[in-house]
Amino acid sequence: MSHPPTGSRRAATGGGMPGRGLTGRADPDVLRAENAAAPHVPDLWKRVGAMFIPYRKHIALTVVLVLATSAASVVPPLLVQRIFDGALFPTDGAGGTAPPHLSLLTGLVSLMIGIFVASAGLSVWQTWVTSNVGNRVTGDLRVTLFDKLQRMELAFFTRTKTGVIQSRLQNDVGGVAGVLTTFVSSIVGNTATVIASLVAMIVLDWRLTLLAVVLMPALVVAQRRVGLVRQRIAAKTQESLSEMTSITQETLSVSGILLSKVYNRRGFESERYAGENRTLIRLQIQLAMSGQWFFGMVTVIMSSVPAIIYLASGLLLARGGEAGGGVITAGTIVAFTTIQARLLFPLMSLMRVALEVQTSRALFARIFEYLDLTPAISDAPDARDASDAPGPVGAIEFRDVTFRYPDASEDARATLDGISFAAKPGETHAFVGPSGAGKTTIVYLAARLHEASGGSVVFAGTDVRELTQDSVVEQVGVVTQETYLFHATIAENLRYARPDATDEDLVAACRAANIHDTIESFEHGYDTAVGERGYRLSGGEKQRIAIARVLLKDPPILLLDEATSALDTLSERVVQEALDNASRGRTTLVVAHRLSTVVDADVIHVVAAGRIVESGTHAELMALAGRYAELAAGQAR
Ligand SMILES: Nc1ncnc2c1ncn2[C@@H]1O[C@H](COP(=O)(O)OP(=O)(O)OP(=O)(O)O)[C@@H](O)[C@H]1O
Repeated sequence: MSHPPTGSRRAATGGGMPGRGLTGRADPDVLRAENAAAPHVPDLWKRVGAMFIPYRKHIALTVVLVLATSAASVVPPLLVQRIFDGALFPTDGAGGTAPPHLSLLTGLVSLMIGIFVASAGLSVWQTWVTSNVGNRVTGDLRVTLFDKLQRMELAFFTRTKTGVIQSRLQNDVGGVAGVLTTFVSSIVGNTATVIASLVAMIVLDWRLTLLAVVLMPALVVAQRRVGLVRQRIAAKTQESLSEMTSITQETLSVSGILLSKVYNRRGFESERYAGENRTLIRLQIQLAMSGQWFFGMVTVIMSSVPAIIYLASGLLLARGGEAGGGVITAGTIVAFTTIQARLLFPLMSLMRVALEVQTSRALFARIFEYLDLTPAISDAPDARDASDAPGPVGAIEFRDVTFRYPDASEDARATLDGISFAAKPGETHAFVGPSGAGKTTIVYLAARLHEASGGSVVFAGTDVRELTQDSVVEQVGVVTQETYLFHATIAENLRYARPDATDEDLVAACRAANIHDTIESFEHGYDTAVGERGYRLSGGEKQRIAIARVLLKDPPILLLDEATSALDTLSERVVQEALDNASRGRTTLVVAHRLSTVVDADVIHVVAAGRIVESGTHAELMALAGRYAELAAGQAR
């Protein structure tokens, strides 16, 4: 799957999950995605390997421990041969059987038990090291992905379902955790045991060894095929898990449950969930079953080998026992079949690990696909700090700015077209006009939350593309249309703007935003938990807390998007006063529907269909008797 610069098509379509849209109709894009295999990521295993580089010392220790444990595991069967042939049933030199050699027997048995104890100790140590490495690598991956997602531009989040993003972090990273934790030790350990066992078998009798391994190449080929099938099922399973997370996240959030309740759609939502759940169950059963026949076949073959060995040994003994090889003794046969039986477990484990690794390719591919997304907005290599820009702090200018949302259709008109204005430090510029005209978009462009498609946004005399994003945002305070509060206390929400703010700072900001008395009237005051997304508070209270939060940040530039829309007339006046005070000495860009709130603005811009059609003071625009006067007349009625 190819990915466009700002994210995959799947991300753009909200995950492209198998399933149905909200209407219950099958989405063709979704169905196409259901049949798609995991995205192709070049050098995937090299990149997975690179994640282990910081832990190379631990890996080296793991390898040593695993090799020691594996080597120790093949010694006991070799001792068995010595016990049988040298201690239990020694020959007397004349071809007869001598009495058991008790001192040798005691020595060998003690050695055997000692090896078991040492192996157990080594194995505990090795588990500790590997689980440390595996979990840390998984943790690093999770944090890197989280950090990457935070760097993505706003538009990425508006076009991708939150649940889909969450699912990559939780289900996909969680899904590879097992492989990352066990694969070094499993591969090294089992490979070492297999090799050691094979060497021991060859030492015992090469002819029997040949017989025992003759079917191995066929098994390896079969295993690869099973792996590919599992990879495809795993990719679909992750897609389905992702859809499940999306449904949960959408439906069981405060807004989602409210919507579902007021439209009486509980049954529909449950069916949507149950439908996806059926898909998931089907895929999980398919995944669990894929390879079972293969492993069944391997078990039959490997379990039959001892019987075949007895048969072959019998045939060789019947032919004189020495043809082309050494003497086959009872001890040799017992030791050989013991080692061969011990070969079964590591060999099966190795095949299972190989299969898991192959399956996990689909998950790694999904993770790397997100890690490889390129944020549409990022710092230029030589980007400067906004505070070092040559122009005055707080100056904002739009020079012939055009903008089109990335997912807007090609033939649609540009969202913004030829926007130009210059706000000097301390000035208030208001944007008014019909809904959907592009006012909010202008304000977001000023903070570089979107990137201009044409023209330039100039910040302190410098094109924002030449400044670091962090330093631009540092100088800007934004109050958005919809207030977002974390599920935390009021004080914690306020301190998000300035973690080191004192209690007095909080009170001062809240007084200025006309919310202090309301907060004080709550039983727990500033320690009141606001509930999920602030649902514990009324719309007006939330908005005033958002204003207090931005006042606490105290930035030179304020961007207000209908900041007073949820307030009653009295509060609006008091908050307006607070905002007027707050915007004194700061550049303020304000989006307003009610013209009464912006009559005092230095410049009012009337925006219509993505263009500024009139600009001037209230008096000038009224005198013009154009669009503004029309809007004013409409609101006066
Ligand atoms: N993320 C987005 N992707 C695509 N189109 C968008 C996106 N956000 C907004 N738009 C579109 O861009 C246009 C301008 O939106 P904007 O929110 O700037 O309008 P507005 O003037 O602030 O409207 P309102 O007064 O109703 O808030 C609208 O037609 C809207 O549908």
